[in-house]
Amino acid sequence: MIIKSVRFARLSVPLHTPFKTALRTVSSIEDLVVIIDTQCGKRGYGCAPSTPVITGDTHQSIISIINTVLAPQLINQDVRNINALCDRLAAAVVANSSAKAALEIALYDLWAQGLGVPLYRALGGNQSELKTDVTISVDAIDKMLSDCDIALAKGFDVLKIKIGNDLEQDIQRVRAIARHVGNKAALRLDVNQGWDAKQAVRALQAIESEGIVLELVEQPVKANDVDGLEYISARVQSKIMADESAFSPRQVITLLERGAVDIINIKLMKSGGISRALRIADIAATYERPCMIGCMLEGSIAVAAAAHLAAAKARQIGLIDLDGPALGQYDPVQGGTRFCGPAITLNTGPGLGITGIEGLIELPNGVWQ
Ligand SMILES: C[C@H](N)C(=O)N[C@H](CCC(=O)O)C(=O)O
Ligand SMILES: [Mg+2]
Repeated sequence: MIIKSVRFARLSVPLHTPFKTALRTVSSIEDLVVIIDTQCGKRGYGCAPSTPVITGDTHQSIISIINTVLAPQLINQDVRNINALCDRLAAAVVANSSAKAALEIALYDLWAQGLGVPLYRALGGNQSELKTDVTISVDAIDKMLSDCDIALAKGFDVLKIKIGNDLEQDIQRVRAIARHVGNKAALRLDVNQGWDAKQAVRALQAIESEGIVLELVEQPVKANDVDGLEYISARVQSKIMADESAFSPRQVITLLERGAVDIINIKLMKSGGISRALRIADIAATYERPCMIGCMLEGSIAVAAAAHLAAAKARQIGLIDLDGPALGQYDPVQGGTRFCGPAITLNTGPGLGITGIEGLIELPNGVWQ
């Protein structure tokens, strides 16, 4: 299966409600779709969102690095050499994790198509159903409570609460939501780097002293503040999870070696795709630490690939935050993994199982517009 070309398209899906974190606010899913065609007529799909405040990558930077550096590593190469191709991408340029992820997703889609099985099967998995949490954006308390009600009505029983833009208000938000939701849902907090270490300890000790049980607390401090994560973990009962601090296998080793966090959030857009995500899951397993599979605000092509990975590594990746498609008003992708409320049902067709995508806008000039 020889690679003939790499092309781009854009895909937009409006959200039910704006997605707000301590880092950014967006009102639609904006994916750059990467399409790899082979000489034998097979087509692989990948995609990546623009998340400059997290990865440093924009749609245009992803297109540029693929066109100038990464695609030439793949043209005329055989997809069956998937491991070597992923190593070529990793070695060709540092950083640029979203571009590598988009290409790897399309490569793994093609590789599994070549084997004639869904991607999770090709990766050695045996589980076709997953259940995701859903994100509650940081907002005024009343709005967050009504968003919780909507999520519960859709069947979600794990809520990922975004906070991190004001310490005292954050404590009030968590208190109000915990009271409102009661035992109808488990609560995860995602601070998106919004606190410093002392603030985090103060907030979490206050929350814990009220008997509020949190399933986990994600990225309380700045991405590079490993000392801060270690300081917090030593002083609170809640399990601390690294998100923005954990891009590479090397960073994950440092975090776990130092006991700075309990859990690692794996995202394809941080690891640079499936090959390094697999490596991170194995590293965490070596340290006997669990992983979450997460996503950026991205659509169902990349989220499906993450779901296949999680299904293949179900023993290591037990926590699922793959709600991107659920936050969108509709799913334009046909034939692939199905997202229905908290339920994720992996495709039975080969690879990612994609048979069509509604509303794709081709970008023939390599310009994001
Ligand atoms: C969408 C997912 N549940 C989520 O919350 N991801 C964020 C980052 C998303 C973004 O800003 O695109 C996270 O875990 O920090
Ligand atoms: Mg996060």
